[in-house]
Amino acid sequence: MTRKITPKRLQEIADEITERIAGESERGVVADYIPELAKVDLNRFGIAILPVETEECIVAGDADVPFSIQSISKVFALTLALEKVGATLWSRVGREPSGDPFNSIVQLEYEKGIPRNPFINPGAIVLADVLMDNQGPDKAIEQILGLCQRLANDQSMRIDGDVAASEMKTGGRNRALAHFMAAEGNLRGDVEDVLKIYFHQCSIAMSCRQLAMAGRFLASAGHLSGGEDPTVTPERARRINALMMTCGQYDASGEFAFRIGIPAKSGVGGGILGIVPGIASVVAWCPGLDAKGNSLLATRAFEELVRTIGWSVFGPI
Ligand SMILES: NC(=O)CC[C@H](N)C(=O)O
Repeated sequence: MTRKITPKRLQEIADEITERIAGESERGVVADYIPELAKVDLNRFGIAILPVETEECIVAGDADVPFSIQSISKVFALTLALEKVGATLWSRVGREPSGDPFNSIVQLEYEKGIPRNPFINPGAIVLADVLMDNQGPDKAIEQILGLCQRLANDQSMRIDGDVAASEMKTGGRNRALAHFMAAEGNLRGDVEDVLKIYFHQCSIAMSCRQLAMAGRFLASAGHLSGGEDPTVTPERARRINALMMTCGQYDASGEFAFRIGIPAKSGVGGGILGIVPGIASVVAWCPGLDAKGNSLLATRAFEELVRTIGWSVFGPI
């Protein structure tokens, strides 16, 4: 896949997609199990495309409006956890798709408190526990936010305190997952402290433009622009991409690979970060979700984009 395309053409495509999405009447449903997320306007849509070789981000629609990145934060938490403990991480969390919803409890009992992968909720709760070790929750939260700020080269991004409070209050399922893993010996820190990290990382607010920038290291074999030190090795970037491809959309990961064919990570805030290895990072955001908790129209936007340009890791379209 070596399809290069001019910024002008990319802009036209982004504008066309934005216009088409605006005309869609079926827009999915907001994640109302987190009450603060239910307040977001279903008509929002933004897209940002950031080619690896330029500083120029192609944007359309609400690409500069911050939204709750939710589970997309698991990509950054995984990057930090791997940096901290390396391959030993894999004794506490697996690398297989779960085929179950992101907050499912049932599989965790069969598999003795070892989550299938780092992108379902229990997997990310283990990552939070790893990050908390030796430093406590507040430092770990700072570290995750700090990585996002550094990658996006933007110190202005913040955690949305109202979303975090909303998650703390209504996070019964996540509490159940965390306590079960603690009972199985796969959570070492205090459960409420671990969940504090998890809820706060999910509540980081970023715009499509900021998130495309923050995710670009995965499209460029771990390298940052401007000659800074690489964030991760090329091998690690490839492996994070592999996990995004196989597990990034939970029990719709197979369908996403089938329809779109690039590594991607979704969040219940309606965002999707997609990686076109060697070519670009792309973010689309539209708050309404489908039945599996992935943005209905951001997925559609990705489908149109890759179909128009031929960006699939599985071969030309
Ligand atoms: N898929 C998601 O984005 C889920 C994240 C959300 N904070 C939760 O724990 O339920």
